Amino acid sequence: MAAGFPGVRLGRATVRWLQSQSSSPLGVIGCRLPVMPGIFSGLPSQKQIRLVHVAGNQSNSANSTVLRRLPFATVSQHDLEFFNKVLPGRTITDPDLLESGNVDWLKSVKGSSKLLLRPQSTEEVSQILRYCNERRLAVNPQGGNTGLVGGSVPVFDEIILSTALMNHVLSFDRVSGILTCQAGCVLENLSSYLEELGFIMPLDLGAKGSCQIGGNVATNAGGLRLLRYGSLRGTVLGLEVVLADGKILNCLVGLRKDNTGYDLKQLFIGSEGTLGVITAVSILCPHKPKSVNVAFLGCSSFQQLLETFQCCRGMLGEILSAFEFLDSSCMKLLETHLKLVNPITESPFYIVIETSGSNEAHDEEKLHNFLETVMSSSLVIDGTVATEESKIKALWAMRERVTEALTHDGYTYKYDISLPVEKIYQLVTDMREHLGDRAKNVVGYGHVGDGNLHLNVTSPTKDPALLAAIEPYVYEWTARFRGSISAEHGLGLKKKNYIHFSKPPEAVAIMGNIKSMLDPHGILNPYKTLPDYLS
Ligand SMILES: O=C(O)CC[C@@H](O)C(=O)O
Ligand SMILES: [Zn+2]
Repeated sequence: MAAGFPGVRLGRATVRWLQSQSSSPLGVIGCRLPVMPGIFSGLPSQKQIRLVHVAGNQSNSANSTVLRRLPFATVSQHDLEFFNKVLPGRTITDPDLLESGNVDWLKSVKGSSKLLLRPQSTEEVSQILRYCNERRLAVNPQGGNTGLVGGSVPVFDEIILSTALMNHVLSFDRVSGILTCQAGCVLENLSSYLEELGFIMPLDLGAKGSCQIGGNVATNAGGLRLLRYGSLRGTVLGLEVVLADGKILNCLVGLRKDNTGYDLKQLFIGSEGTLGVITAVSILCPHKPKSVNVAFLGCSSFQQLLETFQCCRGMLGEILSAFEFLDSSCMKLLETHLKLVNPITESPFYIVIETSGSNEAHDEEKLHNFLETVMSSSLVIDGTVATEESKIKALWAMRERVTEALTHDGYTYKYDISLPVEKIYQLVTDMREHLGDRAKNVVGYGHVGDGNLHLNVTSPTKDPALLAAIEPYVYEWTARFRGSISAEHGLGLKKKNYIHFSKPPEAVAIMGNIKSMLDPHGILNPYKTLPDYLS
């Protein structure tokens, strides 16, 4: 047991504590996150990445394929003059300023764009795209650049269209809880804005300090609150999108119900900027919960973790807002690389449970009863509960900073898999066995409540032989159980050629047709999402 951690231990002491503290204000959620830096400085110089690891369309095996630049036009002096006129002072060609937009957060892919445009309005985005479409200039829409699949940076010399300056809240309706804002609003800023008004955003991510709502919607980001508030496909009520030819599609309605025709906004949610540039979003925001508790628990097996989950759903019901896990290998990385202290006894698995409700006494009683049950039935070995904001933050860090810890462990191969929940950890065990000592670490963590595993494999350096051992094994394994090879991160550049493992050819063909219809010249985020033969 780690001494001095500022949580509250479970067992009898917890019972006493919960009774005696029932009137004390509990911590609030919404400002607990370590911020993933979205912008890097001092990056090591890297060659333009032309070799990407993708599966050959025929073989499905991991191999290095040269991705060829499609025959788009290149930016001319005349083009620069046009953009300078439309965006005076916001047409960036300085290589130092372009550096961060060309490299992804993981520093795993790098483009060589020579031009970064920073529009402030939908009209400006429309003028840019109309021009680029006529000139056949490729465009890479970019939000906070926190994506993990190489979808947010150019591959070659695509023009980077940054939404960073489109960062205004347009309206907020306190009766309906509908927020309408520009695409470049940073998620954390929206959260702070709403919290002042007694509301929260329906999504929360480790990258909240850098990621932008437009990028969140374009990638259909999931995150930590999905279990409670559902996916963006439900909470996004309306979108404004600029199409490849510059046409503005204003579907920015704020209606809970709207069955008039096809729900076009759904096409753009999760399309990774390949069908249009999202410029504004209407989103339904829940009331800020009055009472928040976080429990950090240890289990001795994944089976016990699953039983704890079942019990948790039954006993906490409507107040359960997150059920996340990490394995002991993740814990070791947190301890080694980030010097975090495990707040409880060393265990094979750790769970983060969050409750959010409107009645402190009621929530505490429910949580207490649940904890008593799982402790007394030995489903849980040890645990701690936090209610104050700083302590809640510290417990959440154990889950949210795993991604950051992994970046210090070497080159990381990342997989974001949806499976029937009882299967999720078997993939980690099988992968460990399959790779033997070829990998440095094979770790599993993620969103149990959503059946979403983050499987990460580290290696001291980039290792093509290791990659060939992981892929397509990981995708075949996933397909065997009818899982998804991209639960919440998207396909981007890195996963696009594996789409067939999760979608039938008929579905992929329809996606290709939709792309051709909306972006006939293929200028929007080329080389992403759809397999090579449809680019
Ligand atoms: O780094 C990853 O693999 C997962 C990142 C993110 O989706 C998370 O849930 O922490
Ligand atoms: Zn995740």
